Amino acid sequence: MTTAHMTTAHTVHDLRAQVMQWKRDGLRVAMVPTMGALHDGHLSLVRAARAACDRVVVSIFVNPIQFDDAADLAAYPRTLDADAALLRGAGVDVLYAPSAAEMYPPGFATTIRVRGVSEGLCGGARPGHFDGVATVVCKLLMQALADCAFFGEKDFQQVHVVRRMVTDLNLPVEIVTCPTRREDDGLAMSSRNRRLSAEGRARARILPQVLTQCAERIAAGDDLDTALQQARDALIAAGFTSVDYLELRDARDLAPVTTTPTAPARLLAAAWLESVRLIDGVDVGV
Ligand SMILES: Nc1ncnc2c1ncn2[C@@H]1O[C@H](COP(=O)(O)OP(=O)(O)OP(=O)(O)O)[C@@H](O)[C@H]1O
Ligand SMILES: CC(C)(CO)[C@@H](O)C(=O)[O-]
Ligand code: BAL
Repeated sequence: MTTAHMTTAHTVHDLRAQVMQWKRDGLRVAMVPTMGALHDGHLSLVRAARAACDRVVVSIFVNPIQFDDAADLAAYPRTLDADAALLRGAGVDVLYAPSAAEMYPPGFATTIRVRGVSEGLCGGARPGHFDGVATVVCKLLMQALADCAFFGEKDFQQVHVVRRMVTDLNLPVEIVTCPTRREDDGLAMSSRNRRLSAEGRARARILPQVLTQCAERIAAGDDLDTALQQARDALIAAGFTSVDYLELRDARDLAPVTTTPTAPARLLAAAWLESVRLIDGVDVGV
């Protein structure tokens, strides 16, 4: 696929001018919001976007207001040149890379808060995180005015927050979700994986293994609290330093599930390994 024509927009004005032109031409436009340091998980979203739409915009913006931890923000990998090359190769039409000043000019004073689905899980462990996510995703969706936007199920709670916001605010965009892309050993692809040492990286595969085994036990009707606690213990025994959460939630609305599920459920976890916070989730069959 020749894709020499990817352009980069740094301003809302330039992005909108391009998207408006496409829409006047009757083209269907997709957006894929990211924070860069791209891997095949991101590219799987791009592939889905290309299959569904005529033109694809990928945004790269490390959104400061969704980080509750300054060290995490400072350590977040920034690899714009390599990212641009990957996106060009993947057939992306526009890379949207706004500056922090473009997104949050002096005087910026608005926060989008989605109650309910943003509470607990990552929202409990990272105070303010989903206010930052909802605010920036709302801005990105309104800036691009694309027809559809693509998000990964790895960030399962984020998908719920975004869907709730889009419904509540009547944003004219279709939200599409894509399954979690994994490394050969099962670890969910994540830009944070590259912060692990070789030993930590080898150990990290325990997280999806533990989740998969726990999900099988739950589906088989084992006692839920025992299965969850043994999964948390297994992570600590394997060298994870702490577990922010390992919980079973209703896959449709994230309501806590306290007995063997009778409706689609998702086992969700966030755990720390070598100062890196890994998240993952798997479906629990009913
Ligand atoms: N392994 C994956 N499979 C599918 N989608 C993914 C995967 N990893 C990230 N995504 C999706 O890509 C989009 C951008 O995510 P983001 O830039 O935060 O990447 P990331 O690798 O999740 O980074 P990190 O977890 O370190 O913040 C989100 O919609 C996210 O859910
Ligand atoms: C959706 C997002 C790009 C908003 O900054 C981010 O939370 C992410 O990369 O998942
Ligand atoms: N993938 C979610 C972005 C974050 O961790 O802040």
